Amino acid sequence: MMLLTSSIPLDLCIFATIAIYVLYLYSTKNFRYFKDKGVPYLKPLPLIGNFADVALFRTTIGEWLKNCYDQMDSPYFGIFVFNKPCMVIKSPELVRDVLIKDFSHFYDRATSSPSHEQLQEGMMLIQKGREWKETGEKFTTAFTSGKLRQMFPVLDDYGKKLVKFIKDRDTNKVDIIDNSVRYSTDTLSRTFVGLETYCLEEDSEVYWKIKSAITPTYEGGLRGICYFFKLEAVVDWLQLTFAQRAAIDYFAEVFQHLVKLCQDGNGKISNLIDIVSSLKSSETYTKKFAYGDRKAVGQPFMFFIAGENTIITSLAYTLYELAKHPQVQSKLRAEIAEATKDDIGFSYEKIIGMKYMEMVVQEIMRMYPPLPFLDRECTNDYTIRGTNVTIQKGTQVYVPMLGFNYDKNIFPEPEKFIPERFASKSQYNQNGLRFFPFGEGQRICIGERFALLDMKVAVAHMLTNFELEPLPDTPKKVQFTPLVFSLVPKEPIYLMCKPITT
Ligand code: HEM
Repeated sequence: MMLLTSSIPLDLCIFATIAIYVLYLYSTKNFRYFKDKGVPYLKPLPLIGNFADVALFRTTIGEWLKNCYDQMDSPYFGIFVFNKPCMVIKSPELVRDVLIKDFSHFYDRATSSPSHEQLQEGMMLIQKGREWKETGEKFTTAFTSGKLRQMFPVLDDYGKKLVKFIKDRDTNKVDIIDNSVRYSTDTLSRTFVGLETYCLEEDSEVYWKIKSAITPTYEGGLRGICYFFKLEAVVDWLQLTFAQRAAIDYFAEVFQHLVKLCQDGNGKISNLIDIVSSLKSSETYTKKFAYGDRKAVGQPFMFFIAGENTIITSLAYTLYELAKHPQVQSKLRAEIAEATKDDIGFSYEKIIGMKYMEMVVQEIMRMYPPLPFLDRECTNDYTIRGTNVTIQKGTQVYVPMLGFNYDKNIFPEPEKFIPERFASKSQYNQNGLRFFPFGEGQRICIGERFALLDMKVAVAHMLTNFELEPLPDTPKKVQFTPLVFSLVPKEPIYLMCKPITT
């Protein structure tokens, strides 16, 4: 059947040309957005905008935003995620305004918040507006100094178990990521949900669940991209969940069971489960936000998954850099030995009081920030201070943390591991924000102090018991997998852990 001309191939050519042209128009329809506003921007390509490297899994989100940061010289600039205009901020003053001073314009994350999985509707990371605020208020009580002090003996115990686990195996070649998985799973589960997961004893069921949940996959990579860049059509169409579906189902069941035990009068179970249980009994809270059983355990799941991904890599990179820098390692070991010379082991105060340890950990947070970018959504039109540029309500705003962390004007010789640069951390955040590995303002990471404590306990035990050394196949520089939104190594990292005999 001929439609336009007497030739079928010619008709097909015409339709194909029209289709391509319509697609071209659609994909470029917003490309004048920043030009019209007088905002500098990165030149986009039809169909993909500036997003090719991320969408094609050529680089991680953090490294891509760092590249954008490096290319642009202005305090803020525009980028296109496909055809969607988004803002990136580069000036430390503007970062402070967005995260802290003018928070009332940016209280939501840009992250997608679909309603096809009840459990994740309960997660603070994704929640918006008042609901986020209420959840935060309830759960911050889980992280007070008093609670951390109470948790300390448990963490200390797992520090010893980590050492034993390594000593009982081949210390000549230790998979440092795997051991961090075991340590962080055991510590997080015990302290937050009251569950013993035995990962530092055997390849337990939970160990395999977590291993599978954090193994980089294309599906996982797609989830990260779609959630953090709010590609809601894809999230809804593929019914994508924020974390691996199997992990959500497994832990939802376990946590719901724990809440039930608690409600059935079995007394206190743990920090978080007790909170969930009390919330579920509180009429006002439940009615207002309709917390069903599954949504109620969203927050414990969130803590678990947020803690896992971040602590595993931070701990592993700390041990890796210490192995590569024997002088730093010796200096830190000396500080640890000094703190324990009274022969009564570690305590919360001793760990918190280790100044060089703090510098080492902060330098790791600079080099390997587990969440290497921040995302916000503009919740009310916002005019950038001292300009007539308005960020419109609904615009996604990104803070390229990795760009700041590797900016040689802020951190000279940024590729080098130099803990001493954190002798005074506050210098970086004068007149603006330049270093904020846990975010800043009201949406700052709720688990910061726990995460630092957890990591430091493990490092203290590791250095007391082992000399860490790189192996011939230990990477000189870690490459990150683009299949995960945080900075996860592409390859396993092995170290030699030589037992120290006293
Ligand atoms: C080294 C470890 C960690 C790092 C570097 C880290 C970093 C971050 C960052 C950058 C954010 C976003 C903050 C913002 O947007 O301003 C965040 C949010 C969050 N983190 Fe962490 N995190 C770590 C560990 C943990 C742990 C152990 C937990 C819980 C046990 C946790 C729970 C959360 C939660 C619930 C949020 C969302 C807060 C909100 O939306 O109000 N994180 N984290």
